[in-house]
Amino acid sequence: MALLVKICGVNASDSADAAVRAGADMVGLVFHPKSPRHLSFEAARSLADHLRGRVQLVTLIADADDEMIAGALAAVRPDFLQLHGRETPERAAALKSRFGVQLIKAFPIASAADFAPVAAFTDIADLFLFDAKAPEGLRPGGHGVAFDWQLLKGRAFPRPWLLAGGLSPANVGRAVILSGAPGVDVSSGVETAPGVKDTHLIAEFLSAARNPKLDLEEARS
Ligand SMILES: O=C(O)c1ccccc1NCC(=O)[C@H](O)[C@H](O)COP(=O)(O)O
Repeated sequence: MALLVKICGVNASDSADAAVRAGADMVGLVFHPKSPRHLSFEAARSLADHLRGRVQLVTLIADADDEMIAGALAAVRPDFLQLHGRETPERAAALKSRFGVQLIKAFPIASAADFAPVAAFTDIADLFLFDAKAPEGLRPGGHGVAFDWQLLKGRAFPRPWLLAGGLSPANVGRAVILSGAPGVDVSSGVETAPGVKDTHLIAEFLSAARNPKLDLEEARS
């Protein structure tokens, strides 16, 4: 099966079009006031209408209240709601039941122990996303920080999953091979400045992700 690719934090129609042209499966729209990728409901509605039917849409929130979530869902009418904060299984289940939307649950990973909470989301989340832990005190994602991909090697999960955190056109091929990921997610690795996506980097990322290579020395070891 082709590698799933999600381009996250899209906030302009040129990068949205570049993601579709390059063959991305999903585009994420971020609702987090502290993020350089945060969208107003109005801007999100217009971007989502521009993209609808061309790619799967993801509304991303982190520990948001119901009012914010309802507004973000009404604006985007997404295929998935991504929970990128400290949402418990109970909170996730309540959101799924109230809003009737498929869920992506993000898990911050720094060591093998960080996979422990995943099992409790088996019947609630439709997709898992494994991201690096954010630097202390900062928003929970989009920092360009990677974790040790080898932590994923050989693990089986009851849901499809995406690898995230510090991916870029330069390292995504290696990350896919070392982690065995069925899908990848990127934000700052296809930007020239925080919140500024680059259409060429998006195309390069898709190409590198779908044609993964190791360098010669690594392939021999
Ligand atoms: O992107 C943000 O600004 C953001 C803000 C608040 C919560 C989550 C956020 N991003 C989550 C993502 O899905 C990113 O794509 C993921 O963390 C990877 O980011 P990066 O390392 O920059 O590729």
